[in-house]
Amino acid sequence: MSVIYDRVALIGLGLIAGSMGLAMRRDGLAREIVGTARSAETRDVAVELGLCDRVTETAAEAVEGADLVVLAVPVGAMGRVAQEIAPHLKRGAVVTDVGSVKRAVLEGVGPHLPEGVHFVPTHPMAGTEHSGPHAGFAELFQNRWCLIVPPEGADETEIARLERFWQALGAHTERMDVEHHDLVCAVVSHIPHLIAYTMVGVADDLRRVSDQEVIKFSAAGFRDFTRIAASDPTMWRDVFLTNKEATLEILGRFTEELFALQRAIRTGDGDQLFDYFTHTRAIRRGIIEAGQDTEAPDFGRGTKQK
Ligand SMILES: NC(=O)c1ccc[n+]([C@@H]2O[C@H](COP(=O)([O-])OP(=O)(O)OC[C@H]3O[C@@H](n4cnc5c(N)ncnc54)[C@H](O)[C@@H]3O)[C@@H](O)[C@H]2O)c1
Ligand SMILES: O=C(O)C(=O)C[C@]1(C(=O)O)C=C[C@@H](O)C=C1
Repeated sequence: MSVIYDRVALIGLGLIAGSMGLAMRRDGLAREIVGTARSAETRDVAVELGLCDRVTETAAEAVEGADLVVLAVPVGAMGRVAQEIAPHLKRGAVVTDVGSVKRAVLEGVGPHLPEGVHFVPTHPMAGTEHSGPHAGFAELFQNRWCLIVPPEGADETEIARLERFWQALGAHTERMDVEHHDLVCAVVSHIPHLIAYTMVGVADDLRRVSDQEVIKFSAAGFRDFTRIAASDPTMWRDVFLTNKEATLEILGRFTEELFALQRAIRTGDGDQLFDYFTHTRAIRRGIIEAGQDTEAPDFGRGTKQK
């Protein structure tokens, strides 16, 4: 593949940025990748693992002369990082982010960026429960979706170039409006994580999780819950703090359904339970028949299994 951006700056060197760096280097998508992270240890590991070509101590230094700047820090830190790098951005540079929430990033980052810099937020729908520089792997985005959320008036040429870049990393891309993005992600990602955190918390409350036998004999469903509930606490705290409206809306609907099922169990309404489960099974089968199950293969790093 050929070079898409001459110099790329990765701000934050964890799972997502690390995976981008490895995939970019594998396929020669950038002439130079500069990385930065707050701790010297992370920066050293990043160079050792080949996530980038060189590192800098500060984000301000990393973005000097960069054609693409990728903000890959927790959503709650994006605004502060944008403020720090703003005076150092090259005119014509593209700034993107990989945050799990988009309204908060648009509002937190956009106002800091100077005239002549293009801002195009993106969100790869790919990840694992692992974080930090060791967690990255080049195949993470293979056959996964990356949502592109351009602000109104964003430069079409630069949006298309960034789409080409994500496609070169292995992803399918789809453009989405910011409100729709945050609602869709609340349904397919944020509330499922909250449910997993809660379920593991409940089991722990009953002193079942720490019992090795229960873990050993637990079916795949609960084991998947414990995997998801091991995800990074800072990242997920920020997701819920910044996607309040959509997550509360979906959580409200979820609890209504849960109460309806609770009532059916209490009153012994087998028909209601049967009909509900039949309906949800049809949804899953419909997804598979439509060929929409783009689940990436498990690369042995704990990606979600069905
Ligand atoms: N993990 C996932 O499954 C996943 C998937 C898609 C998108 N995302 C999003 O990608 C972004 C990065 O997630 P990740 O999984 O790579 O996280 P990570 O924890 O693996 O890496 C985050 C990086 O940001 C740095 N960082 C943390 N707090 C910071 C702060 N206050 N200021 C500056 N740097 C800071 C960390 O040191 C680390 O280098 C997040 O916004 C997250 O919402 C994550
Ligand atoms: O596969 C996982 O472990 C993930 O949690 C990845 C996942 C998801 O919920 O699907 C998590 C957060 C994101 O913003 C995007 C993807």
